[in-house]
Amino acid sequence: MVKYDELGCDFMNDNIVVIKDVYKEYTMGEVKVKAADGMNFEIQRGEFVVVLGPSGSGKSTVLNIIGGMDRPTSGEVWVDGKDIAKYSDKDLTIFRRDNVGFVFQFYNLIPNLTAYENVDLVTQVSTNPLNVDDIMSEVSLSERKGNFPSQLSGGEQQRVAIARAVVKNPLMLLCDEPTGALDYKTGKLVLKLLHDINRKLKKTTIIITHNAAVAAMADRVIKVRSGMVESVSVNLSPEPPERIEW
Ligand SMILES: Nc1ncnc2c1ncn2[C@@H]1O[C@H](COP(=O)(O)OP(=O)(O)OP(=O)(O)O)[C@@H](O)[C@H]1O
Repeated sequence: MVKYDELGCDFMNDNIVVIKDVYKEYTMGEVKVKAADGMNFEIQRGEFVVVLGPSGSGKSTVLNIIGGMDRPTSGEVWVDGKDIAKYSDKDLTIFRRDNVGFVFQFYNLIPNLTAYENVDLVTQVSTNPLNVDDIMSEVSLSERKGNFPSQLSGGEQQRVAIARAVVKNPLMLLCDEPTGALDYKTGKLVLKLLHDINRKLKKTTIIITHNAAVAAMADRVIKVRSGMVESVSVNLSPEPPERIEW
């Protein structure tokens, strides 16, 4: 791994995300929590990025800010050349709809729709969706597309959730602990799927995890601690997901 500082800023020639002096403070009664305490980093277009850090370090906070689900208290949040920190609520809704595919630890599928229908639903509110059958095949669920979520395993449900995030043809995929509820083997398959999609469809992908071993497959690793960026490393020869053990 090469430390970002050692590469110098010239390396950053195609940034899709630039986080500049981002602070996020939550007030709970008398107590103020600094969830982001002056974060700075960049992400290049097409990268597979892993955000690592202990519980409560601000990982979800910064991912939600990049995805337009939350706003910083102060700072700049450049996504694809626009500072979304300045967006109105309405602009942020359109930004999320058109640009961001979210994958969470829990799949949040609609229980009374089939796998296919859960994915297809998104295409009805997307400006430039991909073909649903192609994406169901991409996540190896063509045979199970008529099943309801309760008739699918956890790994299969997460694959539906990934298909739902991808089918809208977003600018980037944001994944918050996507393997958190899965066993080792299934978790690895889901990571491999996300990595394959990143490489094949060239979707910038940002994954939050507690699992430091996952860093080996990333192009860029952002370590977060106490609301601050502890380090950024660029990995010029990432490991294939199937070679990663933990
Ligand atoms: N809506 C909120 N209101 C108040 N405090 C919050 C809120 N969201 C997050 N926090 C606090 O901000 C800090 C950072 O939280 P965040 O969820 O970003 O951490 P995290 O690194 O993603 O943690 P985990 O790995 O446990 O999910 C924590 O102290 C958390 O309690």
